Amino acid sequence: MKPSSTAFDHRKYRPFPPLKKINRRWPDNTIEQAPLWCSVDLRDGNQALIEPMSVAQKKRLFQLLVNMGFKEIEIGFPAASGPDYDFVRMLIDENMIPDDVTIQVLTQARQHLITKTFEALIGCRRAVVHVYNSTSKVQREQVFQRDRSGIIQIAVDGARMVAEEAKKHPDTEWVFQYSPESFTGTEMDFAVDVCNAVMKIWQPTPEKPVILNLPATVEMSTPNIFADQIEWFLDHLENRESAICSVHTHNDRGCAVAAAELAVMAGADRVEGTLFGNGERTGNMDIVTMAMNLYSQGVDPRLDLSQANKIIKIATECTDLPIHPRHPWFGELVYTAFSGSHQDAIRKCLSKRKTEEVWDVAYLPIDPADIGRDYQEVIRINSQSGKGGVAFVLEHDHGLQTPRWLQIALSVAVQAAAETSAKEVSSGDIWNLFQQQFMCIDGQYSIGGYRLEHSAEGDSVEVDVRGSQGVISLASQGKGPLEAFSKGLEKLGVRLDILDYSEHALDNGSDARAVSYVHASVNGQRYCGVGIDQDIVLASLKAMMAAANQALQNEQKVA
Ligand SMILES: CC(=O)SCCNC(=O)CCNC(=O)[C@H](O)C(C)(C)COP(=O)(O)OP(=O)(O)OC[C@H]1O[C@@H](n2cnc3c(N)ncnc32)[C@H](O)[C@@H]1OP(=O)(O)O
Ligand SMILES: CC(C)C(=O)C(=O)O
Repeated sequence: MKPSSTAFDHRKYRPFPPLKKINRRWPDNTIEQAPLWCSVDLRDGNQALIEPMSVAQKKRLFQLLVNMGFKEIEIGFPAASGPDYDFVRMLIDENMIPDDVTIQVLTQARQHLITKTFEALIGCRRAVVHVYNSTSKVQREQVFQRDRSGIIQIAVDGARMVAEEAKKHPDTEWVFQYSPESFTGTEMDFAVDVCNAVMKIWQPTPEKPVILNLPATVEMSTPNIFADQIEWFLDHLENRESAICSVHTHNDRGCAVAAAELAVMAGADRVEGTLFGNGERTGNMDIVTMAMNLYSQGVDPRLDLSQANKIIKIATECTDLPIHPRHPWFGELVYTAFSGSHQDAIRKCLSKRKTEEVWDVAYLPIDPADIGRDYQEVIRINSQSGKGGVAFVLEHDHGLQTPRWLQIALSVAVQAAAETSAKEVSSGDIWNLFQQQFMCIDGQYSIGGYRLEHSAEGDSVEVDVRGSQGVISLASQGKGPLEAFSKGLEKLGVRLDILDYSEHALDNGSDARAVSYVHASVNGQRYCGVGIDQDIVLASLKAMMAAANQALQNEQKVA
């Protein structure tokens, strides 16, 4: 297609060259256990904020990460800024790092930065020192202006500096991590050469491995190509068993989670990322999403994500970044169905579900209760909704198991309200509408009380009906109290024939209330009436009165 502007011109770009890979195995793998997680919220996340976090904010987020179960947390770039340095010191000096948690810090491969990094870590029980340099073609040629051997030299020098500084502080248990930054833009044979060279300096063993972190610093290809890169890299790395393979994906193409997942299938052991994907440009890999993806497949994510709202609150307050309401798993609206057919399916699945069963509910990939969400949020009503959704709200919030004919009538009324307001119809609005229309609480007549006598011939009922002229007693006989009352209603000019009827208890216990639903033909038109009372007969009489009142109201309107 011819571009409509000279600036927007796809011919400026080239497709990412796929790896010529003949021995591709990863597509047949599945993820059966969670990778080792490393949160980089306090470093990569922090370096991407308009206003980096204060020490107090970092402390709050660190505590959240610890409580969620992270065992490795990259806490900053201590040689870069005062707050980053002070934060490391505070965690160490105030003994805030739990024994099973290891902090990680980042540094460039430059002597003064490395020296300062180790100085920041004095007194730390165990730490990962993470050193990086850029290895991609564009960085080599245009930023560093070095050839391949020159770039290897930066990496090797950095690795040596790190090892030498570590020797000066033998009381700390050191773990070394190297990142060939811009790995995705690096030729794979060269990425392997750089990492082999770094490993030769560090001399890891399977018992004391190093971490090789392969970043999609910029996401440049589809995730399958990234997985090919990881598998190829690991197939060609010397001394693979002495390296923990970590990945650190970014989200430029919106596939950071997919890339990390496929990378784990391709052999990665460890995944770096941030809560909700905060990070440079479009962000880092979102650990919440990847962990919940595992959880929803029956795999223990080894992170506690049960308190979604608390996690969101702390993360957003510390980063000052909002969470999109449709954010995977944790967004405010992700367990909410507005559309009628979804609501109907959810309601039917939930009502059939037995608690011990494996979760299998249409449109809900997990049980929202697992992350502290309420079923109330599952179904919300607007003009896209249907009778199933409205029935769910009434049942959930008021315990009403409405019969189908009433659901249809109520849904018409709610739909009209939604279309008129062009807004969401709240549970409170539905309840008001229900009481107004079907219980007819403002109707012309109300029932004050009744007296019932049974005899062999049938029932005699005397109902006190309150109207604008005072109380009228309607006495009549029939086969049961309802038939008797329908005859009594004739004295008010109402001919009422019951077409369908149902009832159920609303609450438990001796003072439980009952609800009666009456579908009736009143003066030739169909109406639904509802009555609620502790006395089931009175509930039914009220339901009939409600149907009659609706008919009288309509007749007055017509007149
Ligand atoms: C993909 C990533 O997220 S990587 C992490 C990036 N994070 C950050 O940069 C945040 C913290 N960084 C900083 O605050 C600063 O960059 C500092 C304090 C670390 C360094 O500051 P400065 O030395 O003033 O500047 P700057 O970062 O621009 O340094 C660039 C110089 O370092 C060199 N350099 C950059 N990265 C590296 C590296 N990883 N290893 C060795 N040298 C490096 C550059 O070639 C350049 O050299 P030159 O001065 O000879 O041209
Ligand atoms: C330092 C490295 C791991 C990094 O943050 C990146 O490449 O995105």
